[in-house]
Amino acid sequence: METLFPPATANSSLPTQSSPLSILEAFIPIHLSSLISHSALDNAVPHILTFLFISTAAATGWTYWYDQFTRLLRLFFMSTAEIHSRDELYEQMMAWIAEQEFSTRTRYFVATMAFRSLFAESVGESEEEETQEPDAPYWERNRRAPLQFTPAPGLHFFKYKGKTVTLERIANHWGRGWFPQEILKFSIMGREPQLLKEILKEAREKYLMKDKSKTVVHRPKGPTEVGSPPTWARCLARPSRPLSTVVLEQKQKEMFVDDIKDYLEPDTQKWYSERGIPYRRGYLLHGPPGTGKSSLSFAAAGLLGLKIYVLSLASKTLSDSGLASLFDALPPRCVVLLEDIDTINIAQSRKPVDATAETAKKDTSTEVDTRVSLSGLLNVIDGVASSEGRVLILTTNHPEKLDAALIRPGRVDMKIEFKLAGEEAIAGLFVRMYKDYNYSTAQAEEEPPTDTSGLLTPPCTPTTSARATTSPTDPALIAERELIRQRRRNEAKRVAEERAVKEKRLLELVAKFAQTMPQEVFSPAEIQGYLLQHKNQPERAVECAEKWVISFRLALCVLYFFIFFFYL
Ligand SMILES: Nc1ncnc2c1ncn2[C@@H]1O[C@H](COP(=O)(O)OP(=O)(O)OP(=O)(O)O)[C@@H](O)[C@H]1O
Repeated sequence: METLFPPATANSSLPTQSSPLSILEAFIPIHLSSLISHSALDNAVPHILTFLFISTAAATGWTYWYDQFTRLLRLFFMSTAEIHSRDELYEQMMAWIAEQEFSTRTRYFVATMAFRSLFAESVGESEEEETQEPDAPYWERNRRAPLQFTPAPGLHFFKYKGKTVTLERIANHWGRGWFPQEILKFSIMGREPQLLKEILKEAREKYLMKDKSKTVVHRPKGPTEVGSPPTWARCLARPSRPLSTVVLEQKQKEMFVDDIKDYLEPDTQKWYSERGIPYRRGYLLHGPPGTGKSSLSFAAAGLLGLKIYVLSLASKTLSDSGLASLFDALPPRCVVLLEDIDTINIAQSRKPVDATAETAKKDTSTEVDTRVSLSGLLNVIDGVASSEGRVLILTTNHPEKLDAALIRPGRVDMKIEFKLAGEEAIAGLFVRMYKDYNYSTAQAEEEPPTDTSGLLTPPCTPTTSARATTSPTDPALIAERELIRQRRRNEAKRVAEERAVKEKRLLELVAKFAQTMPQEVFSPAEIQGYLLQHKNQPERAVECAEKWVISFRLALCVLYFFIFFFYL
């Protein structure tokens, strides 16, 4: 019987090792010889190989010449602005692009959570949360978080002030750095780049206007690629906290803010350099937890219009090199808030070995295995990246644990102690919480009553209404106006009286509350927590204060009791 595909040994015309078919088979993982007749294949293979070779060469040549052509076109006939994703401007440009009409029209786009929330370290800290109702459940807030659309990587065209602009979005671009990044290229025809600068300026201004009267907070973001250094991520922009809401001795607050203001004055840097003093300023805020150290830092940053970069040295993922790269990436003028600098390794690393061991024994419960060393921290405080108007604020709950080198003058220029709430602080917290209580009454005075009759329209206002053209000597009109004026006077008087009564009542309640609360036992954060339980009920807050103090003390006794038995 004749076999359709005879064995290899039976036919001398089968492809040998070097035949075109065997070469083709090396590229195509199918045993072609078993499928196609040998003579036909032998004839076709050289053509197929030639075709593959030519098409590959053509594709490579096209890419090369296209690149050369566009490069030359850009060089001689176009103006181009390039923005790299590691630059702060990239974020601003992307926000601007997302708002443009062409972004909504494009059919191939990248969908993300609203652009600023992309940079949030966690959903819980996203900017959108700030603008949403705080009481809404988590899933509801997530559901309402806006999406944003930007054109996908590739070439896009749009019109700006009547001119065609090309936007090229290049993803995963390997430049000179170690890690790929995204690049945006804006190009226009012509050798005058003014229009591109206008686009950049507009995007920047729009973006920054959103931050007006807000404090922009940055926190470190873990490396996006393995081995890459951590970077700063914009977490949120919250309305600036008025300094008056931080309960602290007025003198201390003023001293702190005035010192920073003076440091940031344009002439100060020159003054420092003329005297050979490193231009930097450090502050140490110390005291028990929840006494307002971070709050004061945020309020000062908001008041001075500076961005704040918050970093906890207790982070286990932070190393000396990570800390150095974070400091390298800081903008020239900003506030850097370093929290928890009493972390064991940092605080004790310069102390004698046995003393360290002794302390470590005592503090085993609170020990944190941080990878930032004291020398690493001192390097960044003193290093090149530390200059240029940066305000360094260190906070700690245990100033006694700090190495003297860390807080010597030159590194720490001012120390502010925060204490548990005394009488004044307790009263201040109460007033802050309830000063606007029944605000609607006070508002009535500021807003004049609605002019339903139209009689309050200023006489000079051009109007065609019959009333306005009526002669002011009309006795009926005069009487009516007088009546309205009288009503307004009465209303203002009533509101003022009501306000006086309210203020008196508030003062009574404040005095009662301050008497009930023990002095310097609770932190402002604890008192605030209690008052929040009675958000709109000042009377109730005063009534229940005593019970709360007793239950708090009872809970504390129980805790000590258990600790005592545990150690026995
Ligand atoms: N002095 C204060 N004046 C007004 N509010 C305060 C004060 N202290 C604490 N609070 C309130 O308590 C909360 C915690 O305050 P904050 O984070 O500033 O304390 P902290 O001293 O930095 O705490 P920690 O040492 O634990 O970091 C905030 O909501 C803040 O409003």
